[in-house]
Amino acid sequence: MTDNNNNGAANASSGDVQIQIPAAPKAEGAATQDAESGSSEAKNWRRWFIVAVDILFLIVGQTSASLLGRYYYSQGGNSKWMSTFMQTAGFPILFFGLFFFPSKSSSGQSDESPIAKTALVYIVLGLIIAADDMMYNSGLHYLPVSTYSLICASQLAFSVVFSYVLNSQKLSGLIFNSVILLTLSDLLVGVSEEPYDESAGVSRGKYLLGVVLTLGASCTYSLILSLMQLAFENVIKERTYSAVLNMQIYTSLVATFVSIIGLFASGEWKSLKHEMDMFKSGQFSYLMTLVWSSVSWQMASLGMVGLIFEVSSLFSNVIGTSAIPIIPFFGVMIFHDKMNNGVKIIAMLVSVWGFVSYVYHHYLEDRKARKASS
Ligand SMILES: Nc1nc2[nH]cnc2c(=O)[nH]1
Repeated sequence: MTDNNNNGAANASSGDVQIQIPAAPKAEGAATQDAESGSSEAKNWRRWFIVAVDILFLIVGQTSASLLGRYYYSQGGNSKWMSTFMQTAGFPILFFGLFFFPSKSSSGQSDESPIAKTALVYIVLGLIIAADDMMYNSGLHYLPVSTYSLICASQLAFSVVFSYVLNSQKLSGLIFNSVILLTLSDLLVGVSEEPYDESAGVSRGKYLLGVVLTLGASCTYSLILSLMQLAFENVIKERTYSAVLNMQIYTSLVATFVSIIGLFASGEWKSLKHEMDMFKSGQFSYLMTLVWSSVSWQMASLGMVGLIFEVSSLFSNVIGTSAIPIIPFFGVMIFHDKMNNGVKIIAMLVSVWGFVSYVYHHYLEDRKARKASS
């Protein structure tokens, strides 16, 4: 699988799995240099396997996190900063991952990352992630789900622009086809949701604020993905999977710190005890919702960062976006939402079409690169 200039290759050594990406941006098809070695087929399969696991993590994590977030609000949860906190606070569980994928940077090889620059990358990205999470949660707070989903559909368009400008992403007809279909499918999700309930009591000012924040979150999220790809290519020199874990751990650490400051500075922390006591399904359910929501967000983010590392920021966003139409189906089952004349099914089918179009683009690129290297 190749995507633009960030071509990864799985490298199996002494039983563990390492993902390799070239230190500097290379032309399309550079990953196939690996194919020159005898074990290229095995490496290729191994890499496909890791990409598949990342996709699974992103889809399962994103779907469960979204549903748990909705459950939190439906049961009486009301804190925007708590929602923001949950999106990153589960990062300590990723330290277990470092046992399986340890950093190899003490070998004295030339692939050691410059510590100061790497730390700066983690801090800057962590701050932007905190801002994005806050805008993302505020949007959901102020807007009806339908309007929110419609605005979130702009995310992929932002991603095309950022990945073209920052990551020199090559844009093919199939990619445009995929982006248009996935955006259309998200728009269909938006129109299939319940229309705005005037009685919800959100003022016009807050409604407009919600629109601006949601648009800001869509733009910022796409920027984060492209900046991460840029950082992997230019600053983080480590070529093992621990680079993915470290990126996720340290950016989450910074973002969690910011959300704790937000919780205290906004005074929202004072209402948390009351929120827990008044949670409709009980205190234990409240704690479990927070815990599993945090775990789900970590799972989703790990898949998201893994896909950026192994393929590209645009690919990562395409996978995340193509999974959005799955969420309303669970909404029908769990929250007894309406099916709305099959619009949700059409959204799902359009999304699958968009996804297949993108994967087919990769298949063609991969084949072209293999031919060129043989
Ligand atoms: N803006 C935005 N923020 C996120 N944080 C986690 N997922 C998302 C997403 O899809 N969009």
